[in-house]
Amino acid sequence: MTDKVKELVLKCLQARDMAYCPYSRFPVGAAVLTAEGAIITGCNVENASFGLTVCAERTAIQRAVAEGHRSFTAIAVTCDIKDSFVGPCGACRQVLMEFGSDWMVYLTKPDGSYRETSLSDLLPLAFSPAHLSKT
Ligand SMILES: O=c1ccn([C@H]2C[C@H](O)[C@@H](CO)O2)c(=O)[nH]1
Ligand SMILES: [Zn+2]
Repeated sequence: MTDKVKELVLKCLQARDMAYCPYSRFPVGAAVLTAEGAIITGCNVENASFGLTVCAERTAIQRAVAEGHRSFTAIAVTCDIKDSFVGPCGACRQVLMEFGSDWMVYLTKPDGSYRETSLSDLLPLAFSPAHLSKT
């Protein structure tokens, strides 16, 4: 693995430790890699009004955008499940798609092993911002 992917994977594992998930007890960590090489992390943040919960992936991307980043190349995501590679939820896939289909996605297990996939594989035939200007 490249050093940058190694770092991204490590950062998503560290971010998972920050999860605020008293209701589900299901911590998730995410780390996005910007085109400039910066890494921004996120964790899930739950709420007593359950529907207000924000996933780790969206926390990371919203932080990144708020810090001035709009161009991304990869995201690494992890949770506590040891025996399978777990993908982002559908809502998060759509939110990532807002910033292009050209993302690498690293589904990471707690031991740091990962499976490489892409956003276009995870969200085929996606609705994207470009469609808004086609009518
Ligand atoms: O892609 C996902 C799916 C779920 N969760 C969080 C939301 C909730 O806090 C917990 C259980 O669904 O996991 C994420 O952070 N990312
Ligand atoms: Zn999600």
